[in-house]
This record gives sequence, C-alpha cells and structure tokens, in this order.
Amino acid sequence: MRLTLNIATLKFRLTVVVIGLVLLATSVLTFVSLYLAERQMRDVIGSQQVALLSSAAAYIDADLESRQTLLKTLREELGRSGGHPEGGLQAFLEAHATLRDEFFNVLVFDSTGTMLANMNDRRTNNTLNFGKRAYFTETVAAREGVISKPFKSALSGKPVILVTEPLYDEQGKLIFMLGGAIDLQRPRFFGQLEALGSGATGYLFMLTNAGTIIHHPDKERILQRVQDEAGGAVASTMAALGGFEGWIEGPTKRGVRALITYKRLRKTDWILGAVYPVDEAFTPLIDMRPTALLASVAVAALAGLAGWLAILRLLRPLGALRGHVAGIVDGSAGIEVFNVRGRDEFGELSRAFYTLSQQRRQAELKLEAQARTDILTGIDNRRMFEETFAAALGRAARGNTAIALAYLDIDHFKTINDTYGHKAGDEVLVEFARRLRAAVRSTDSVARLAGDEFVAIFEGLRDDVEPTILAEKILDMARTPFLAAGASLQVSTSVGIAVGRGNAAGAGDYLALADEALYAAKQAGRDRYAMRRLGTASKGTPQATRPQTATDNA
Ligand SMILES: Nc1nc2c(ncn2[C@@H]2O[C@H](COP(=O)(O)OP(=O)(O)OP(=O)(O)O)[C@@H](O)[C@H]2O)c(=O)[nH]1
Repeated sequence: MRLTLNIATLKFRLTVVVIGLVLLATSVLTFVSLYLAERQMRDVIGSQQVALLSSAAAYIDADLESRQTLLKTLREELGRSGGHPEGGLQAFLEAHATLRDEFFNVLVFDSTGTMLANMNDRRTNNTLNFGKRAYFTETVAAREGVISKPFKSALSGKPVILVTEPLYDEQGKLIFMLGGAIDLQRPRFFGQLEALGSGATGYLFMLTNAGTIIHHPDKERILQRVQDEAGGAVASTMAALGGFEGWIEGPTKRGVRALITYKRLRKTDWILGAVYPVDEAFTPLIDMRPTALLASVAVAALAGLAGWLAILRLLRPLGALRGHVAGIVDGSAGIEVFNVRGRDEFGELSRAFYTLSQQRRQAELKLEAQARTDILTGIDNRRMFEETFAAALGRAARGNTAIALAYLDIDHFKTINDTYGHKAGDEVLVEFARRLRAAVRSTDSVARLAGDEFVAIFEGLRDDVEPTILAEKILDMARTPFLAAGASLQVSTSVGIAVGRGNAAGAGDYLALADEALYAAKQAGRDRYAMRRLGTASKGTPQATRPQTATDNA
C-alpha cells in the first residue's frame, strides 16, 4: 500500500490539531505539575530548614547553658575554699584540665577586673585589667553571669565570646569573677553545626541581634557587622535583624539564590541562619525535568497516534462517501450506493446525496420525456417518433414482419385557423391527437410531426387489409364533429400509408412513400387514404424503393 501525505485533507488537519492539542495539554500539564511540585517542595524544604534550625538553636542554647553550668560549678568550688584554694588560683585552674575541652581559656579576675590567673599564659597574670570591659561591667551590674558579645581577645587576638560567673562573699561583696572564653573559630563550638548545612554548599551562620557575625564559613567575616560590609546586608538578613523568623527565598551576599532560614536563640537573642541554595534544594526536581518532559512527549505521541487512528476510523465513512461519488462520476456505481444505513452525519449526508441524486434523475427523466413529447397535444413529437420508428423497423427486420407508417394531415386546417382562430385550431389539434391515439391499437405508436401533420406506426400486421382498416378508423374518428371556440366543426383528414416487410427500407423511405401516398389522397379529394407498398431490398443495403403496388380508397 502506498502511503501518500495530502496536507489538504480533513484527516491530516484533524490529526495535526489533535496531536498539537495533546502536545500542548501535556506540556502545560507537565510544566504546571513541575511548578506546583517545586512550590510544594519549597514549602516542605523551608519547613524542614525551620525545624532543623530550631534544633540547632536549642542545641546551641543547651551548649552555652552547659558551659555556664560548668563555670558555676567551678565558682562554687572556689567559693567553698573561701576564695583561697590550695596552691593558689593559677594552680586551682590548672588542676581542672578538662575545662580546656569546653573553653579556649578560663580566667579569674579580682573585683576591680585585674586578671589574677588564666589557663593559657600565666605570665600575663596581674598585668592586665579588664574592669572596663562590657562583660565585666555588665556582670557587676547584673550580679550574675552573662554571655558577652563577640570581641577580639586581648590575650590571643582570636574572636571570642566570654561566659562570666561572679563570686560574692557572705556580705555580698564581689571577690572574684570567673570568665570562660569560647573561641568562635574553634571547631569545638560550631563543629556539629557545620555538619548540619544542607546540600553540597549549604551552610549555617550566626549573628548577634546587632548584626555582628559570630559564625560563618567565611572566617574573614567573623566579628564584621553585616550592615557595615560592602554592599550592606541582604534584604532577608535585614528582615531577620528586624525580628523575622522563618524561611525566605532570596539571594545571598554572593548572589546565590537560596532558601534562607532564620531563628533566634532563646538565651542570647542571637540569630542563627541557614543557607540552602535553590539549585541544590531542587536537584531531584531539576533532575526529574527532562524525564518528565520526555514522558509527556511520549504520552503526547501515544495520544496523538491514538487520536490519528481514531480519526482514521471515524472518517472511514467519509472515505467511502468520496469513493461512492467517484464511482458515480466514472459510471462504475449507481446512486443506490448513497442509500446507506449509517446514523451519523456521514450517513445523513450520504442519504441526502441519495435523495438529491434521485430528484436530479427524476428531473432528467422528466426533461427527457418533455424533449420527446409534443407540448400541445401530449403525444410523442418528431424526435420520439424517429426513435420509436427506428426501433420498430429493427423489430420488423428481426422478425421479418409487416410494418406500416400512416402519414396524416388534417384537411384545410388553415381555414379552421383563419375562420375560428389559432386557439380553436389548437383545440382541434389536441382533440385530433386524443382521437388518433384512441383509434389505433394500444401497441401502435402515434406522434405529431409538425403543424397539422401526424403519424401512426402499425407493427405486426397480419395482412395487407389491417392497415386499411386502421386507416378507415382514423378517417372515421376525424369525421365526428369537433367542438372548438363554441362551435361544432366538421373536420376530415387525409392519410398516406407506406407498408413494408422486414428490413425492406429505411425510415426515410417509409416517410417519403407515406408522404407521397398522402399527397395522392389529397389530390384525390381529401378525407381518404392512399396506400403504397415498399419493394424488398437486399439485406444490409437499404435503399429507396419504388412502390410496387398502390391502394387508394378514393
Ligand atoms: N392552430 C395552430 N395552427 C398551426 C399550428 N402549426 C401550424 N399551423 C397552421 O396549420 C396550417 C397548415 O396548413 P397546411 O397543411 O399547409 O394547409 P391546409 O390548410 O391544411 O390545407 P391542406 O393540407 O392542403 O388540406 C398553417 O396555416 C399553419 O399556420 C399550430 O400549432 N396550431
């Protein structure tokens, strides 16, 4: 089977439309699904980040609290010794080596802020005074331990925070103040937090509520105020400094689009933040995109194929209809092929074609009949006569039977017209035709050739007498008065008869001979017939023949 592609066909256009719509629908559906999935996933990831950060904040709170507790235990131990531990303060500190696990340095200040002992460098003891430092004055004012703001250590130069615990005597006078320094860059403090960063490059960071960076993977930024950095703080961080907690999608300082989550620490009111780059957060979805698109294209292709097959199936009656029309055009089919039973639109269309074709056929038949009928009298006209006579001659030739042609002309018809008018003449012609039809046998044919000239064909004649009997009948029927224009008209006719047998001669010979006989009847006085017989000619060479016999009823 040869497959040709005709883009003008309804089938092709419907297929294109179906495939296009399916492709569009699946693409839109895929994009909308992916978009909704991304939105939902972002909400889920955001909530996860909030939960993660809450746990981390609780962990830091607990961590700072445990360090404060540790320092409190140390203070109580110092208190129990009345502020005079055995071996002195320096020895007392050094005896608690485990403090190093929690603090970068532990210091003891006197009531004025002079550092009396520290774990890192005993040479600096009694040489430095920190009485004006904020953590010292704040502790004195609060009369309890505080967690300092981050600052650069005067001893180590490292960014630290200090946890303090004051020791009072029984009179409530400050004797000593313990300070535990936490190195902000030391893994011990935020080590676990760094592991909580989401994705490959996600990370956690921490700021004070004033914007000073406490923790950040970029160590250079620690102790910087985000507001003072080049370009200022990003919008989300400004919102967090303003009190926002939760997750937000926005750019980081380095311009990476990320889900950024903020959570305040209960104990210090610091801000813990988490950055999760969007690209990494949505990696599963982004990875899924080509697969989803491929799947949607595959679905569209399958649906398109199904649509195409459905269209082929549905349009099959249309193909059949087209075939029927072509069949009728080339004559290989009749209009009956349109008379189908289908109840769909194609069935209705086919039946409408059938009805239309039937009507057309009937109109054609009517036209054909009209073309062969004499309009005035309703009997056959000359054209029909020629066909009928040719067929009759054929039958006579095949059956070798006798046949006669009677040529009639109403006598003095012109006078009727002239005397009673053309209309009356018409009435006579109509009545004459009716009587002629009635006078001859049912198997005989009659026709009006022109004006007042008529013919009658007599077939299957038994003998020579029969045409003369028929001619007499015709003469008789004409003699009965005609009613026309309110008058009774006496009419007569003359008849010329040509009789032959088998294929004796052609139609023209019969007509000529009958006309000749008619002329003879007219000459003999009218209201009579004259008969002429055609001689036989050799078969296959029809020719004009001379009459052999003549019979007149004059
Ligand atoms: N009313 C009427 N007259 C017609 C019609 N056709 C022809 N005629 C007339 O019929 C007449 C025929 O006259 P002819 O046959 O020549 O002469 P006639 O008067 O019959 O004389 P004869 O044939 O010699 O007896 C003419 O006057 C035509 O005008 C027609 O359809 N209706």
